[in-house]
Amino acid sequence: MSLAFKTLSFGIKRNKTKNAGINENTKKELSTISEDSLQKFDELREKMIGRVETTTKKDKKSKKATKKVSIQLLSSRKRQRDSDEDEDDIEESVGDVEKKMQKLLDDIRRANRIFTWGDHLPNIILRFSDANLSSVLLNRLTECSIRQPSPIQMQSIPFMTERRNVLASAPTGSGKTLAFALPIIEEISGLKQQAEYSSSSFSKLLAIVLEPTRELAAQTYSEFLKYCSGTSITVANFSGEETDIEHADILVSTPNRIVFHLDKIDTSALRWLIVDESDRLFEVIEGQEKCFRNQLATIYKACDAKCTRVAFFSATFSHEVEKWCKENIDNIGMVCVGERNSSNTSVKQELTYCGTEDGKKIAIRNLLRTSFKPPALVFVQSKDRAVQLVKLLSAIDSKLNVDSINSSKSDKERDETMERFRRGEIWVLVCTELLGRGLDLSDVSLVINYDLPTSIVSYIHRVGRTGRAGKNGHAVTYFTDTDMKYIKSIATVIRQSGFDVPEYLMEMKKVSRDRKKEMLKRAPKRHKIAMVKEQVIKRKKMLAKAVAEGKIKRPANGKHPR
Ligand SMILES: Nc1ncnc2c1ncn2[C@@H]1O[C@H](COP(=O)(O)OP(=O)(O)OP(=O)(O)O)[C@@H](O)[C@H]1O
Repeated sequence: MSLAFKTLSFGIKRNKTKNAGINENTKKELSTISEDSLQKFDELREKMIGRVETTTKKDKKSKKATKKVSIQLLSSRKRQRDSDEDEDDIEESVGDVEKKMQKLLDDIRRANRIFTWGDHLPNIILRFSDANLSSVLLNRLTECSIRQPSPIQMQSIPFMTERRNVLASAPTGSGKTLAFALPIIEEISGLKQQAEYSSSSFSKLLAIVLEPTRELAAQTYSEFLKYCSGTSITVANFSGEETDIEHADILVSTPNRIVFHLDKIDTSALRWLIVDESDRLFEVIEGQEKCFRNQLATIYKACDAKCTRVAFFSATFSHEVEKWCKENIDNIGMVCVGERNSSNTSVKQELTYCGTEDGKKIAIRNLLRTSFKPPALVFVQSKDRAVQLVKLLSAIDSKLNVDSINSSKSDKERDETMERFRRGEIWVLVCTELLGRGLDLSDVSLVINYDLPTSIVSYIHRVGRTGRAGKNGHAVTYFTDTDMKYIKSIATVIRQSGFDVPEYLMEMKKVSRDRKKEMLKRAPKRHKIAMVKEQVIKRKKMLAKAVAEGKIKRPANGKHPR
């Protein structure tokens, strides 16, 4: 086994300056807005207010406008200018200030790699207070040490505040949840303060948030609860029969539960339908009636109130979702932060060649024995392999607190395991694709792709479980000779994020479209990691049956070869 094993690690930074400070694990701001820019912005805004007030004093007709002077004045780039000759001077200076402000905001947008498409794009916000959030919400953000909006929040909050449909994509761990939660909470608390909404006859559902897994729904629900405290908003997580949907303002759920209970859900006043992990919820599984895409279509059709807006969020950008949105949704605003479909650059990414499946066992043993600081997530391609790897790791080190989570466990078991992992009682959590997306386990310092992910989308989400909220992380991906034919696309993503991969991997043949599809349907066949008890019993029974039927002979020593 050891002879066959050859490990090569790659991941040395190519460009030290690009990702400088990768080792200091301090929480950073997620956006780049210098104090200078903020100050300049404030000065220009003050000037702008002064100019507009002077203009409006001269124009009796537009007196009311002074009251509304705020950053929103700048939200439309194509403002109508007054042609009155007498006011040319002032108008010009208002125009100059506006231009300067626009340039400053565009520079900040560029520095934060915020790309937008659509008509009449609203400007970014530089502070949460620019979004007219209530003091309750602003205080809550401060209590949670969230000071400055992240790039996705800078752009999607104004989009949603203007009640635009949105298609948004931004790296893993960059604050997409708050990017949609804050404007929803603000809008709903505003509505509930209005008399017509606060009357009990109008307690209708106002927002639905869709998540692909129970775990993610539970996490998003907790996030809403945290930020709704101090308001009269009620949030429900549709995970059990006892959920009180009748009195919920916001409902967080997986699509299947909504579809199942659709007849009980009143969507006639729905303001927002949020499709989180949108590319996942657009996935079609041939021959499967209950695939996400069909469920989403059913829900979308049911949410047809005039006041309903839709927002799609994900860390990975799907051309299919984009095409569908352009064809089916009016007045959509699109925002993409950073390069499309790229991995999080605060995660140090390594590719480790292990030769064979046995090589992977040695590699993980070495890794966990040397530089490992818990907690870690280890991804494998199937639930059987998750159970097998737990057995192997427990045998390597009996003191290593290791467990697995996968879809074969009951809901209760899954919840308990997640809770133990969050509490730090489990150091190494072996999991399948189930935990690949969205989960914000902020202290995960290491992700190991024990089995190669079957797509770059899966790779990006898996490694994104570490390096969240501006922290640094570390991801190691093992590959064997069997994986060689699939490795190029993942190697390319790693290289694009600024990490070294050997040249020969880049020179490998491109993975064909058919092979990619095949990979998505079926991961490569691999040797077992370890025999678990049930498998040993099953094997014994099979052998006994074969001996009884005379298909094989009982060996002289009574033991069959393993
Ligand atoms: N403006 C901010 N400043 C600092 N931290 C933030 C900010 N916004 C959100 N966070 C924190 O960042 C972490 C990651 O946020 P979130 O889970 O929303 O990421 P995400 O972009 O949805 O990631 P994924 O694509 O993996 O689902 C959370 O712990 C959240 O509290």
